[in-house]
Amino acid sequence: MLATDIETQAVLRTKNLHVYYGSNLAVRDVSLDIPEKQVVAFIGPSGCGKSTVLRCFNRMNDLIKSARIEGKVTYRGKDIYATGLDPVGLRSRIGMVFQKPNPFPKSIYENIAFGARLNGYKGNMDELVESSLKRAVIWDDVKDKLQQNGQALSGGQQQRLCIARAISIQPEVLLMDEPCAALDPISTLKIEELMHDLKKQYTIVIVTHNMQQASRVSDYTAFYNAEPTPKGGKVGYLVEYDRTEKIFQDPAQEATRDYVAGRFG
Ligand SMILES: Nc1ncnc2c1ncn2[C@@H]1O[C@H](COP(=O)(O)OP(=O)(O)OP(=O)(O)O)[C@@H](O)[C@H]1O
Repeated sequence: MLATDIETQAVLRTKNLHVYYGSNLAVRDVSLDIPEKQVVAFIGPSGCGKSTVLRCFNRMNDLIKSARIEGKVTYRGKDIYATGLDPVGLRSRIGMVFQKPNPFPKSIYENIAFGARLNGYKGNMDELVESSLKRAVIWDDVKDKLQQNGQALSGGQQQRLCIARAISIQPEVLLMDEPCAALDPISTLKIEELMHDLKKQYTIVIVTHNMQQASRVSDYTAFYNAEPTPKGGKVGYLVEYDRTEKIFQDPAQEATRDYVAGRFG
């Protein structure tokens, strides 16, 4: 389902997207629009293709040799799979945060500065480091130990450092693949609060298994499910996509109602 108000402000759009790993169709026929400066949550049972679709938005699936797509993915109206498009440039506009915090084995300062330098940043590096860490609400925790190794921070702090690193190169979109899965409840709440702030500036797509998190942080929710294939595999598909209140309080599909009520998955 595509609400018309979503279509008009779409930053990212998939049209009849199919994704294969080798000869296996993992997810079929996904058409959805990601609206600007909103948080969109992808929910659904394990293996229904949420991460697979997410990774298409910045061509992270290119790093998986067997992955291949059919259909279209556009960013600001441009086909991101067009020949000649530079995926590295694309990823500087559409950043990603992963399930397991993955700071570089470098100082906190260098975790920000390294990527910025690679991206050709020529401004004042101290200012960039400070402003990125402030925006990711971790400055107060680390301002006195910027030369300490980023991997020595707590899991929640590492994840905020990774968010700071992602936003330091000024992307427009942040893709988050279960960013709180490895975190304790307090760190999770901090990341959720941070997402509320970040959406003033960024468009966010988050994969989450946590229903409460989806209902707390997102404006729109896409519910995916999977069905068995004759060969004994599973193929994922988009069941329903709408405003989060609608998905959680009055979904159009029975399967959505059952899933958000915790009756399967
Ligand atoms: N690198 C890969 N190589 C081969 N198959 C893959 C690969 N990654 C995912 N798949 C398959 O694609 C399907 C969708 O997986 P995906 O990880 O996108 O689902 P998901 O909904 O994000 O699952 P989860 O909630 O468990 O993370 C699954 O059947 C999975 O086995």
